[in-house]
Amino acid sequence: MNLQDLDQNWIEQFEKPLVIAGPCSAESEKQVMEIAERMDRNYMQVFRAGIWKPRTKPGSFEGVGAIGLNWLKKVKDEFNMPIATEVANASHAKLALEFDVDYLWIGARSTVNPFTIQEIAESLRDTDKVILVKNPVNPDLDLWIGALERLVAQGIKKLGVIHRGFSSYNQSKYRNNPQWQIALELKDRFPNIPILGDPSHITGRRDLIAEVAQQAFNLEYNGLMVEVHNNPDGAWSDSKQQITPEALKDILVDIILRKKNDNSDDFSAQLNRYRGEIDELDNQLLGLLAARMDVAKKIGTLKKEHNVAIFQPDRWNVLKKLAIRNGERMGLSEDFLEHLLVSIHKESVELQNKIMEK
Ligand SMILES: C=C(O[C@@H]1C=C(C(=O)O)C=C[C@H]1O)C(=O)O
Repeated sequence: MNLQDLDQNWIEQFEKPLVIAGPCSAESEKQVMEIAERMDRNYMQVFRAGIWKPRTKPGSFEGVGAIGLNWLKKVKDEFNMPIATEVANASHAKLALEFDVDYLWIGARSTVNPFTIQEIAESLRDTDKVILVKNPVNPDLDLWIGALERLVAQGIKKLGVIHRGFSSYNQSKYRNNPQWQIALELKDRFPNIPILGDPSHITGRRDLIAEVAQQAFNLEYNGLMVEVHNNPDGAWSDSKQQITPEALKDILVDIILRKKNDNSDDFSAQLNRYRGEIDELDNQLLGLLAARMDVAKKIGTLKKEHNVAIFQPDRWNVLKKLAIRNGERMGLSEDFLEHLLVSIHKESVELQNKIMEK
């Protein structure tokens, strides 16, 4: 069995998008039961709670431990609701299986470590539980895929991924930068693997959860994992990103689901017209890029004849600044312009390098 062949029936049983919700951390039996009771089962099908919490610094609340599994089990029995928790090592995984946890997820801090993943995968060998793998903390798609491959190699067939965003040193409005393109590349390569968005961890703040949840569905995600709490401000961990079960329901009621396509003549005709325009513009763009590279090659030849260095930081910085200013005036984003120019410059330098080698 390999990743491409996984059959993903497990998610198709849900008529609506799968929503896994519950507190960041289980705090007491009473808290767990109250949250589960307040969750509308038409919108939130699976109950989650963290039992073992890997925290950035020691000294903060690190989870109630195995005792919390009894509370999850009680939710499962009393509300007839599937349950989910995070496992971060082989003994967590074994305990979760003993308590008949239905969905086990592997956190971002575990996905980064192939040793940890291998150990967890072996302890889950041949399980028919659903295993969900969060993206690694750093934007490394291969680590994410590698974790899935290790699980498949142990005979685990019900797999999914959770996109919780990536750590970044730069401040942004989000706690974890979504870098949607990484999750989309995974979706593109393995369209059969269900993907859930995790707006709680992407945003880190409750006021942005609705917009990120909608973005996930704009990209045709299969569902969400969202943290809900009976008393968000008083939560023992990640309180800023907790919302009440009722607030999550309001968000889910307003979500617009996007379909794969629309077969109406009207839509197809307009789409085809626009796509024709894009094809034409792409041709022009490529022609211009090729012409620009031809000039760079001439500059390379000239530099070679005069023994001048290829990289010219002064020229490059002025050119980049000017182009970003002009591009922004035309409505293009700074981030996009930066990436585009860096990529053009890289190619230009490489072409001149080849000329120097000759
Ligand atoms: C083309 C040149 O060489 C390099 C490539 C540049 C570019 O492609 O615009 C700019 C500066 C140099 O680092 C040049 O010196 O102008």
